[in-house]
Amino acid sequence: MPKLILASHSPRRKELLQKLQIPFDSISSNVDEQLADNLSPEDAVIELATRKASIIAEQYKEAIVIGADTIVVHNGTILGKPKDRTMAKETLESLSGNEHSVFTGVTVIYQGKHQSFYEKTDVTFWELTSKEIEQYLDSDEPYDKAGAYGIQGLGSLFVKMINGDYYNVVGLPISRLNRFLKEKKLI
Ligand SMILES: Cc1cn([C@H]2C[C@H](O)[C@@H](COP(=O)(O)OP(=O)(O)OP(=O)(O)O)O2)c(=O)[nH]c1=O
Repeated sequence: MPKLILASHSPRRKELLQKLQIPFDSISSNVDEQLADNLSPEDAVIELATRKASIIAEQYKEAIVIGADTIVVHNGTILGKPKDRTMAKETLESLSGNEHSVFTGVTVIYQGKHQSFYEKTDVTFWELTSKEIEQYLDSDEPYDKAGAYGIQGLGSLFVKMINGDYYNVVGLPISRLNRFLKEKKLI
């Protein structure tokens, strides 16, 4: 079997990919995450997942390379990782008491061929108090995560309801990816 590479520095994605029980390397790529304004969420996550996978695939031409990207979408606005505390606060205030969608795009590159899919999960937050938000902003959790929260951590306390794959919110829709790789006879 060709070498499997996860084009990511995310410890969460690494942990999830380990569920396949196949050896892989995880190699991070620095990509420009700037997007054109008019992209749909689906196209945006696939575009970024493809950029991440492409950089690594150019260096490891024999490998199967997997890239992923996660965004939060609320009221038609794409919310990536917050740049600072103010932005994280604004994001959490907008998500409070509302439903948003989490999109993760995945691109797999093998022998120059790009294949992608995306998964969407809807998440509803309880109404959050300003104290809850401020306490959360004091932790280091919001700052490296799309939508300024981590469902797997203290952010779990904000979640009233979820519809879709939980692991898609954490950053890698592992059950869909497993099926996808098997269907394409890549694993
Ligand atoms: C909504 C949400 C996001 N996230 C994370 C998943 C992603 O790692 C991150 C979004 O940023 P991404 O740009 O998708 O990924 P990344 O920079 O962390 O890693 P990579 O090296 O693969 O580019 O937000 C959670 O961990 N929990 C959550 O509940």
